[in-house]
Amino acid sequence: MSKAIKLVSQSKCYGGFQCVYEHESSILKCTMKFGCYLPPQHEKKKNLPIVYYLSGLTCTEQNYIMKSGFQRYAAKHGIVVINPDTSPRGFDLPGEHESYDFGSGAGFYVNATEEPWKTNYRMYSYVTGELPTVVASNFNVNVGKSAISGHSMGGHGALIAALRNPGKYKCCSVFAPISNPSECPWGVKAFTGYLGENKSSWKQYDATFTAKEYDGPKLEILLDQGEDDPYLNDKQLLPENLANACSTNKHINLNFRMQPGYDHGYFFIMSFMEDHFNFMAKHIC
Ligand SMILES: N[C@@H](CCC(=O)N[C@@H](CSC=O)C(=O)NCC(=O)O)C(=O)O
Repeated sequence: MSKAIKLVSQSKCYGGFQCVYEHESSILKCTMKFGCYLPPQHEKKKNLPIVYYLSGLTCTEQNYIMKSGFQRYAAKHGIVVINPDTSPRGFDLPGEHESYDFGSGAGFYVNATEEPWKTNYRMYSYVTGELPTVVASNFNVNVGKSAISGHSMGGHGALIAALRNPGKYKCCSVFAPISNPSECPWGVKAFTGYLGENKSSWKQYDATFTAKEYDGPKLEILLDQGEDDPYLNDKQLLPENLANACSTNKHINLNFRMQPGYDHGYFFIMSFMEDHFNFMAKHIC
């Protein structure tokens, strides 16, 4: 596996640098971009903590960089923040670009087993395996101090990454995550396409199922959900199912906060970003 990365852009931000890098992914078999915020402490300090952030449907690495305002809090706490793209890029598989909730921009953080997706759509292994190795080889980070965060489809990705890899991420912060994908229209469409009709193979990628089985070190999860989120009313998110599963597992502490008046967008995310960085900093700084 090549660990080489190439700088695509760099802008000074809160005393640090908001960068975008690209690299050749051997897992996805394509060139991938990821955002990398290097806080001011990066110049002098080694072993910085890391936050991974996974975005939602239709996003590239740019949405979080441009809309969330996270850099202010990453600079304050001295955290390196890595945010990958949401799917493999550069292909033209049949139907890949036809809908916003499947194919490009909608990799769903699973390893596909179905044709024609299974060769490239392996975002679970990319996010939890290849990307952390690339990051560890290129930046002054302490991989033992990692947290994972995400929004919507990316909240689902963050939850399954944390729940399936006990101890790898010290905590998990999620905004309006797709919490029980096997039971919602977005998840059923994606899992049928990427994983096939056999629902037993879906469970490993469903936070509500994996939360019941988790028995690693105590996992702290902060979940914010807007009460006026249209996708909550459409039953795409189902956070109450995750909350029920976590309530039966003494190895998980879920802080589930309903936020009156907020919807699903980045104004909601930016409103609680400081809380999420304070929460993650407690576990990794
Ligand atoms: N129908 C919409 C759906 C796109 C959308 O709302 N995407 C969200 C994530 S939803 C779950 O993963 C998002 O983060 N959008 C990017 C943004 O900058 O707001 C559409 O395609 O219009």
